[in-house]
Amino acid sequence: MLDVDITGRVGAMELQAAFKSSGGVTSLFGQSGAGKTSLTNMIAGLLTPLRGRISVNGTTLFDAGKGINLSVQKRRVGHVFQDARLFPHLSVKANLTYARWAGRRPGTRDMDEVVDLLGLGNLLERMPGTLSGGEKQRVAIGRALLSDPRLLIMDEPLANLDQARRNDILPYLDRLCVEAGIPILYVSHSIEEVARLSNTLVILSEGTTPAFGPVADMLARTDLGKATGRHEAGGLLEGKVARINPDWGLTDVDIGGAVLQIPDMAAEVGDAVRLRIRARDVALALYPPEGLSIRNAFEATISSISSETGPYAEILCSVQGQTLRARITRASVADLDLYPGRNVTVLIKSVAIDRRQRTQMHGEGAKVPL
Ligand SMILES: Nc1ncnc2c1ncn2[C@@H]1O[C@H](COP(=O)(O)OP(=O)(O)OP(=O)(O)O)[C@@H](O)[C@H]1O
Repeated sequence: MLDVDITGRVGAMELQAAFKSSGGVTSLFGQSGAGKTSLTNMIAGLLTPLRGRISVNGTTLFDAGKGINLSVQKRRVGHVFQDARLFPHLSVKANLTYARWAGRRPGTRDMDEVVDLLGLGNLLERMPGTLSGGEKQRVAIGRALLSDPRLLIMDEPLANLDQARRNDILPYLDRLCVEAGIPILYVSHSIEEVARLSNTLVILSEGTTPAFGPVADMLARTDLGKATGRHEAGGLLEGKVARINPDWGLTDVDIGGAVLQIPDMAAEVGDAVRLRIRARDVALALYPPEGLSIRNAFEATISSISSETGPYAEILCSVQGQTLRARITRASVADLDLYPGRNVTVLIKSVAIDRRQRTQMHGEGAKVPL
């Protein structure tokens, strides 16, 4: 449980942040300059808020009213930065051992477990200078975990990596987020990462936190377009793998009665999965279409239509009790006479759901890469 309610100042910016999260992965999402790093620095004890309180799993790290302000060491917050910041003169193993020594206490996490979790086994004798960016970040995460933190902050750990390296490390992050057993605060301005990894999403915009809540609910909010970015907006659908069609390279996912076909998913029948469907990849029709290449067509009910000006409308549809987001032109809304409560058919191109948009989950809230 992470409970933050603080006011602070960084340069000219006033930071006013208040959110609660019940554990797992909490993502702090906002554009550049929104105050993400400043807020994490206040949680870690590197900056001091003017007012308020911060607690993790019932332990108060900061409470201005009660005069509590734990030192960085006593807060036990593991911090992974954009650049890995490894000790360059120490091997990977020595970097990990050092962290273990620095944070040593009874119950410290097992080194082998961390090495296995992050796939570091064949890197242990290497020097940081010989590692790729993604490998360095995995070592940095391992080092932070071995310091036995009560909270792990990851501040845009993929920001300095190219897309190929990001794709390499994301599966490890997926596993980490499931298995770490400690709350994680994940800072990002990538909606894809946030949708894939988080349980709770906190929006940070111009130094304030206008909204926070379960990630699926937050991604369905059309009033947060400015903060979450319109182009990449989308909703989450959760379901179970129902069938694998190797001949066509397609996987059927049951989303509560309806079947969604997506390309080639390395999953087993029965696996739980989370899919992010971008609003711009969803079309609406008044009737089930015929003679169309789009394979996914579902009955849905419109729950809301955004009333903004401009060429596009954001439409939320209820599909088998889950919320899907569609972006179509306002002209189409008028032509089709769409309104909340109207039944429609939603159309999703299978190819729109690429690898980066999907996660396999094991158990409640647990996520493993595909
Ligand atoms: N030491 C400082 N002195 C003055 N202003 C600062 C300082 N650190 C940050 N700021 C300002 O505070 C604001 C928030 O910065 P912060 O680094 O927290 O944002 P961010 O959301 O992490 O951005 P990014 O995604 O670009 O890292 C920015 O306007 C920044 O210029």
